[in-house]
Amino acid sequence: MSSDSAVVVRGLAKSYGAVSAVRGVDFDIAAGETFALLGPNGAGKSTTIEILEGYRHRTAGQVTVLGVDPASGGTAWKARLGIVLQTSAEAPNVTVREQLTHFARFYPARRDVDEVIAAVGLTEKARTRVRNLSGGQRRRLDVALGVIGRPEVLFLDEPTTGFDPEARRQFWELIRSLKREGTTILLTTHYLDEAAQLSDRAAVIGQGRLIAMGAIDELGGPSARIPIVRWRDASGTERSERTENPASLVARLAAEAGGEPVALEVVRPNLEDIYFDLVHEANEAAEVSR
Ligand SMILES: Nc1ncnc2c1ncn2[C@@H]1O[C@H](COP(=O)(O)OP(=O)(O)OP(=O)(O)O)[C@@H](O)[C@H]1O
Repeated sequence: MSSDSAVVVRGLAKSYGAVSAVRGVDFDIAAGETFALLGPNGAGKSTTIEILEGYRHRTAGQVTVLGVDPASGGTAWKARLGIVLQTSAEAPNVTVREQLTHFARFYPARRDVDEVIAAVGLTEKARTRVRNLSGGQRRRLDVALGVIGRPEVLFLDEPTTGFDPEARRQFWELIRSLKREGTTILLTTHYLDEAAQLSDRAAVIGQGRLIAMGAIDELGGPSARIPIVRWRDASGTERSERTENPASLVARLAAEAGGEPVALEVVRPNLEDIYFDLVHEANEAAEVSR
């Protein structure tokens, strides 16, 4: 186990009765790294993250967060973590500022409450009772509560669900500033553009198993990134070819067509395309082995 890893996960497994939610997962997150855990609904992401937070007990495997086993982490360890769970547990009758001021007291290295309120775009709602916030505004408060203690490790479980596009961009800026301060971040999200924007590395998990892991611009390997050229041939049939040298292929097609090929497109697979390929391949492999 590397000593500069903030999070170490080895052979992690979790069953809920007959349901095997996590089936032997291994990964490390280096200090200061942003790591995205991606996967379809029910893949085991929240289960994994909640075990790391100390909210769930594992069935098997070894886990450390900041060198501590979450199953036995005490108050001092918890004060070094920031947690944004999928479900929020705010007090409905207090105001945004009251709630943050209350929670800030638990943390020795707390941030300034008004700065955090501004960073999540809730300044105009600082005196509003939590029950009167919209869904997206509550989610922003969840994020504010997660960062108020200046955590060394921040867990974000689908943090931007319900955010409007501007709030999501604002959240990205907040995360980038936390990264610059050296915060280690574990993020789950179904927004693959968000994962691509924020993460250094990502793991794709499906049916409780790791399908792929790597740097965000290397996930799936080089073959997953080969550009696709699409066009219609002389008979009007849709054609496509994957090639490392799209310019040469386009030049050849143009020469053959005696001009611009019909419906020509050069597509470079993005993270979402690569993710779909990985998940479909894993599903097919699982079907075959059944
Ligand atoms: N408390 C529980 N009791 C029984 N089964 C559970 C429990 N929590 C989760 N599961 C099951 O474990 C599996 C993994 O769930 P988990 O919530 O970890 O998935 P996820 O990847 O976070 O999904 P999502 O993207 O929908 O949040 C699912 O099949 C789910 O039904």
